Amino acid sequence: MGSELIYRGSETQPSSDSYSPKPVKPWASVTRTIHYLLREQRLLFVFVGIAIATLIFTVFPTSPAPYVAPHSRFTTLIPDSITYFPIETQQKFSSAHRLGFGSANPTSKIPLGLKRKGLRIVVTGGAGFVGSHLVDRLIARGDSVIVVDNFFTGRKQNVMHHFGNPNFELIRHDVVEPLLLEVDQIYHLACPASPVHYKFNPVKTIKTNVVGTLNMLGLAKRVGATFLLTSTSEVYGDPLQHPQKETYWGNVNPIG
Ligand SMILES: O=C(O)[C@H]1O[C@H](OP(=O)(O)OP(=O)(O)OC[C@H]2O[C@@H](n3ccc(=O)[nH]c3=O)[C@H](O)[C@@H]2O)[C@H](O)[C@@H](O)[C@@H]1O
Repeated sequence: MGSELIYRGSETQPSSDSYSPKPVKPWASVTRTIHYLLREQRLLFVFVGIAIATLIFTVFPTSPAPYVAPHSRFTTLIPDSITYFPIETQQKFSSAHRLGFGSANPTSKIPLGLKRKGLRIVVTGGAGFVGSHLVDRLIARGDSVIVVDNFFTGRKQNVMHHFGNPNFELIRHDVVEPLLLEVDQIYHLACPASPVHYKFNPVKTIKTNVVGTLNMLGLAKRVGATFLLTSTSEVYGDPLQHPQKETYWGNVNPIG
């Protein structure tokens, strides 16, 4: 048996010189792909798919319009597709005119077919004068807003038109105490603003400004949020004009 195997092994073998591999065609994969596409009208189906997608993105160009508060002081054009209120409320406000800053469709800069990602934002002092207007604007833009306020000077009435909106939360909290929230942006407005209020308890005012701001900066650092701190025109020195006009910049140019 062994000798048989040895014998067969010594039979004439094809010499390595006679082997010649097939020549490699450089465009083989490309031509194969083209042939694949041309067969069975596949290319036609691709074009039809593109045409349908283009039609859909043209008819529905942007994401659904965001919630607009009915009593928002920065009124924006309220879309018919509003879903947070009963039909009669929608009809009541659907003819509202746009008066405030910003465009009727704040998502208009988003590329076709892409939905703008709403941000999670905390507004400290959001129940105050400036803060509540900011909250209206952010909600109208489609963001989720958490108002943190101790109601020292702010009022619940300033934000109560957002109650029931899933994009809105109100927390009674003093920023002097730490607070952990998962947010993308922090607007820090919590502070007694007018002299009669900040002189009421100067030590508490300093605590709010220093400890409160440190707490909010710590939160920003911890969750990687961007931070906006509102300050006072006092930082520009004693004004030479009173009341100050928008064109008066004091001792410093606030825009650099
Ligand atoms: O500087 C201005 O031009 C404006 O200043 C204030 O507006 P604002 O800065 O929004 O001050 P507040 O309305 O008093 O709002 C401050 C908010 O911070 C809150 N706050 C204050 C102190 C504190 O320790 N924690 C806290 O959450 C208050 O409750 C309030 O909601 C006046 O109310 C406006 O009339 C004025 O036009």
